[in-house]
Amino acid sequence: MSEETKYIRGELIYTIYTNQAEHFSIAKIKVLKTNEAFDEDELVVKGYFGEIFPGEAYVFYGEFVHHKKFGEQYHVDHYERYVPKTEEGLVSYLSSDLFPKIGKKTASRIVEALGEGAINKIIRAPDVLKDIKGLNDERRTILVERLKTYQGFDTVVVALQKVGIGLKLAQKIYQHYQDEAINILEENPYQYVFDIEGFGFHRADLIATDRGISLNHPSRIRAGILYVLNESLNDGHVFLPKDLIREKVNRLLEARRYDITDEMLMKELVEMAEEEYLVEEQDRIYLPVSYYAEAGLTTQLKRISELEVEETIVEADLLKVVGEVEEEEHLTYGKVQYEAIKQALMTKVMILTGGPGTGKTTVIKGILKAYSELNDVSMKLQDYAKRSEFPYILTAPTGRAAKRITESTGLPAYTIHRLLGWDGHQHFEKTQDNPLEGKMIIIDEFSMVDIFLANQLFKAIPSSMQVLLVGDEDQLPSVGPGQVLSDLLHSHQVTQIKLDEVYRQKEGSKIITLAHQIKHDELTAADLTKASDFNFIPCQRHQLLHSIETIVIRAIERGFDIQDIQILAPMYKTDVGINEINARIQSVVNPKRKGARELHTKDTVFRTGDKVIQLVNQPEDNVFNGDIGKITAIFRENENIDGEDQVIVTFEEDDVTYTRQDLLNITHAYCISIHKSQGSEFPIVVMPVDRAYRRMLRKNLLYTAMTRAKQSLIICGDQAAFLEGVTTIDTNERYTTLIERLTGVFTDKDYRERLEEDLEEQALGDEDVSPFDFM
Ligand SMILES: Nc1ncnc2c1ncn2[C@@H]1O[C@H](COP(=O)(O)OP(=O)(O)OP(=O)(O)O)[C@@H](O)[C@H]1O
Repeated sequence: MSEETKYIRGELIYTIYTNQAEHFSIAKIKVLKTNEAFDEDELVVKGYFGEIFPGEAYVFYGEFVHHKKFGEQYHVDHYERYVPKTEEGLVSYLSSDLFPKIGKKTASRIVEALGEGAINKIIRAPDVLKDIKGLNDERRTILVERLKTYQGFDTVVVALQKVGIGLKLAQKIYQHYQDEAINILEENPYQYVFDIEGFGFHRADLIATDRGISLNHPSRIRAGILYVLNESLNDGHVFLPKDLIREKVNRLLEARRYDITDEMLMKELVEMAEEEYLVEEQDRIYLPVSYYAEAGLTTQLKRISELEVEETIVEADLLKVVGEVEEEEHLTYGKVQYEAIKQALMTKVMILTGGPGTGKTTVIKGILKAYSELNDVSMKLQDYAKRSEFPYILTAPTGRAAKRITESTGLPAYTIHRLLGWDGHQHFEKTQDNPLEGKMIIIDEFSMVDIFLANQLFKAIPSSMQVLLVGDEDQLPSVGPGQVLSDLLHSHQVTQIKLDEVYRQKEGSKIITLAHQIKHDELTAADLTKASDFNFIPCQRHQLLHSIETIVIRAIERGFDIQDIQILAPMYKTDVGINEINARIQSVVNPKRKGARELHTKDTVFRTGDKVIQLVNQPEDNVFNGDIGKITAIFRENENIDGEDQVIVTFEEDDVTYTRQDLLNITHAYCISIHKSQGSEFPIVVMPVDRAYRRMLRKNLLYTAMTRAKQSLIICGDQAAFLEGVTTIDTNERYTTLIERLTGVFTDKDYRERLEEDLEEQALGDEDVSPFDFM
């Protein structure tokens, strides 16, 4: 015989604490009835609830926990509002003060018509009340609204629990759809996959099967197609070839097993294209966002390139100005460097590329000074009445990269998001109708800019502005879809100057030498000898954590701050992955000790003094993906007016407060991923290399990591794996069509007109879009 489910029925006396965002509450109840071994009159319950009201009765299911300070509490796993189960009980519930203007008579009619399940029926389809006598529109609305408030969350949670969805996920679902949650669950559970983070495709399959939705239903096929396309964005693709989609969708949906034929799949593909859920062009399938971002960028680039630079340059004047800069900077520009300065001044859109130490920054300085002298404009911000009159815009994808520009040029620089007035969601303040102001925009670290951001940025650049894109093509491509810099270079539609000669090398930098040897596939084991700024410490996997620890301790002993020492690794989850390294280094440099406060989450212990990294953009707090800070305080829930546990992180400019639920946005930063390190530089880089990272050990990844080091680079681990990695090209081709569009648009008139028509049509809906708008 199965054991009886334990419960406590009680009336809410008052709520002690509520976190509205999480629906988490702690409350005091009067115990009415229970089958738990508990015989006191009152009890504290805590858990995730919808809105709960004093005076109302609930049935709680859960278990007792003992709290050190507050004694016995009931940890609620799930609960339901206590609604009398009999028809009689229901009538008195509906005619109670909770539902104004509903008398006993009307309540009886409702229960008579709808039976014991009346409440659920009303919430799911309020129309069932239409024929009830004595209920005018106003009363009906009040009744439905109140029922939804009182019962909505509970009903949703109960329904979701029945299909195996826990309270936390149910709470997310309710927050997203409110009362629509159940309808969506019944009609198209696949919608959850797109809207709710952490809701997998297979979970939706289980629910669909439960609901009797067949697994070859068109909505499942459609969801599969969108899912595959959406996943492909994460792999950097702008589109997928039709055959590949077919293959991937078939695999995802287990097509053969569930009788999904090729015709069925193709039919949905065609219909989805007709309904504009996706774009089909020849044999390529795009999500509309990606298609219009790529097509949009092409049009914007063309628009800006079309106007020519008005001012002509007299070579003699330029030589004179460059000579002055050379004197100030104590150097002589190389031939290509000089050409770069000249071209940048004469060209509307130009790309300046080159590896580390080839003088990109030095050339930028030359361009700015020469432009200022030749056009007789000041480079000093204070000489302008309004900031918008300042002729230069300097920008980069990350805060750290922007800061580096300011350090080297002395001019203000912003992140691209900040420059465009991004609101943290989908809105950009700067657009084609409200463009940026200035004469010249310089965008550094352009290899990191994806197709979406590039499109937003170019939209906001006025036709008269000169554009200089600066980047290193050999770095990792953008995290988001596209490979804009590389495609622009290979399209040969934009003037480009490549700096090849390495100048920093002449100052004796082994790091730079190694980087260029990798770039030109010339690196051998003999090159990995120790130098003043470089060391390779061979070790085996079981020694790797110890080796990293020793390097870090030595650097600290030599006077370096832990913020200056950056460990970079490619993967999070192996036994020598980022997570393990972080735990190990934390235990050494910021161990548990008296006076250091801690906050424990599921997998992490955050401690005051910890070095942490921000994982998402949070513009409202002026903190962005990749920013590194330090935990400077931890407050307990009873120590602040918000009544929540709080972690304070100090970033360069700001203190940011994280509540428990925000802590997902940060993680330890003793070791960070190489991807996150793009656009940043660190005095000391420690780089473990091991075969455990095998599938990530690629030339561009290792090159990116090594070139982050300013003063010292220490690699430790498996030398053979390293040498193999630096010659392994990342063969994960990104599917993009920017080159074709650029070459097509610039030469093929029909194509161009068609595209422009397409764009015009799309223009209205083109603002503020994300891939999810098309789901
Ligand atoms: N023509 C030159 N003659 C002498 N030194 C030069 C010349 N060009 C650049 N340098 C020096 O080389 C070093 C690297 O230059 P710079 O910082 O401009 O390169 P970069 O390409 O921006 O490098 P990174 O991408 O690593 O920041 C600097 O110290 C700079 O002063």
